[in-house]
Amino acid sequence: MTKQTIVFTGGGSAGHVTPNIAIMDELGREEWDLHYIGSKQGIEKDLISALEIPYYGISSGKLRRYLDFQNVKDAFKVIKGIADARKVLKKLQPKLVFSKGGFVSVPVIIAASLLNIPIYIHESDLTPGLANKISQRFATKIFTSFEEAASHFPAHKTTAIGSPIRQAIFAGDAKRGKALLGITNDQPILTIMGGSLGAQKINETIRTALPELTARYHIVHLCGKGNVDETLQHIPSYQQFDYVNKELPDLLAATDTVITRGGSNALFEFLALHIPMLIIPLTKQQSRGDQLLNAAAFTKKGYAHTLEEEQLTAKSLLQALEQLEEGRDTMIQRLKASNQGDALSELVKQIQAIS
Ligand SMILES: CC(=O)N[C@H]1[C@@H](OP(=O)(O)OP(=O)(O)OC[C@H]2O[C@@H](n3ccc(=O)[nH]c3=O)[C@H](O)[C@@H]2O)O[C@H](CO)[C@@H](O)[C@@H]1O
Repeated sequence: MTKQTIVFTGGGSAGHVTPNIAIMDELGREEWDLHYIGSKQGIEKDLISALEIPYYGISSGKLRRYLDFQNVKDAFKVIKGIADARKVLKKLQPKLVFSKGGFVSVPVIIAASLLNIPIYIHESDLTPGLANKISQRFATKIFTSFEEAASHFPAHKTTAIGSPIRQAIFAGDAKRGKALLGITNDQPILTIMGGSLGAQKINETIRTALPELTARYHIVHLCGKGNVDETLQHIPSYQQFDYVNKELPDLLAATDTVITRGGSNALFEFLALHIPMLIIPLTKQQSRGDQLLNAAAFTKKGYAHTLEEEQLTAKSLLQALEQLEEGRDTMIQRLKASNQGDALSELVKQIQAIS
């Protein structure tokens, strides 16, 4: 059987890469020639190169909504990126380009469109990011994680399919997770995931509240690259990791409660695993407001509580956690009652249908 070629793109943060990895894993390397186009130095480069999937770094500029000198410089980078991507795509002749968004995806989509290559895009957030807003007109099909997001795209080519979650997330084992952490007691585990890029204010607040937190929980703090504080390594019931990869499923299986940013992929993973969550979304100034909307949607459905970063102090954090634990059983019932379907298999079917 001849293999089909597919090119994935997306980057800038893990949220624009991990769903691609989930899909690539499902498609398999026996039937598909998998390739990835990303930026020259984004997180996608490390994540994809570790999988030994051919990676092509292209020139990419940040997309801005306002005009300034940097904007002109970035426009040139995007134009160069289109030329870079065109060269790669012309050589590979893929059946499909699949994009998870992020600014690096735009030149790839434009190049694919110029070469008449079918394009699928997937939007993880409640409202589209700038990259997918630009890309949607070139897309053959558009998929969204949130049902509410579909209305932002042309109805005839859009499906609210859900969030493609990597299979490995469901294969976690609580015993293995506890063994990994060296825990032998029954203390509940609170995992803090500050988004793939970390979260300085959350990290600081957690560390300030450590005496109270460790009295109640065993703390697993995923604090982002470069944010491990060696001076705190000796504190009992407190463990820090910058970023975990293959250990994540076991750690989550052992986790009782999470504190998280409002990145969509993490939220849907916790939903699928039925873990009660306290969301501290990025503010409008830090992001484009997408995390506030993701958090509000999850909170409205009873899957989470939200604590806004402007209100975040050690005291408000402890209060918010207490409230969350009081309503824990109801929240778990809501999480369990939510039937998200199997977006990963559905997406894979849609891709296979093109071959
Ligand atoms: C700063 C920024 O622009 N954030 C955006 C980015 O999220 P960002 O990449 O920060 O976060 P997401 O929650 O969407 O994705 C993080 C992914 O990384 C994984 N993970 C995380 C930590 C770790 O130690 N190990 C690990 O594997 C998570 O399981 C998840 O699959 O894309 C999301 C989806 O478009 C958006 O909602 C966010 O607003």
